[in-house]
Amino acid sequence: MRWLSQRVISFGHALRGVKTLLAEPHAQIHLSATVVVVALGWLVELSRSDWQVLVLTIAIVWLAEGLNTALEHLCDAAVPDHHPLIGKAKDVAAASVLVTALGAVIIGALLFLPYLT
Ligand SMILES: Nc1ncnc2c1ncn2[C@@H]1O[C@H](COP(=O)(O)OP(=O)(O)OP(=O)(O)O)[C@@H](O)[C@H]1O
Repeated sequence: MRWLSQRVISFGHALRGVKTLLAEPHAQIHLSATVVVVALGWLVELSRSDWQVLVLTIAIVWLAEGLNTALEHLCDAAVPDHHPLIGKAKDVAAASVLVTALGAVIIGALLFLPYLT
């Protein structure tokens, strides 16, 4: 029973993390894009395998954004002052979001074009 209540508490921490993440302007852009592509996928009736690719792609972008946000908070707490290595760490984390987002745009085009042409 104690094990189960601990898991429920941990789940609550994760939900608090979702709330913190969604307060970030970039995450709100990802949320809008997620809603749009899921609605479009439903409209064009994506195949099961295309949904699998779409869901995985969306999850990877959210993973990158979540880790980027976590790293930003960690950096700000660990080194409140300006530091070149903190700058590099934040830039690289931001680059990972950019790369996954660009990849998602390409995958989105490859997935949806056959349904729209
Ligand atoms: N403590 C720091 N030391 C050195 N450079 C920093 C520091 N904090 C931020 N920077 C530089 O400023 C850039 C922007 O940092 P910031 O934390 O504002 O992230 P952001 O992605 O632009 O903003 P946000 O995600 O909060 O909307 C970083 O990528 C980094 O180049």
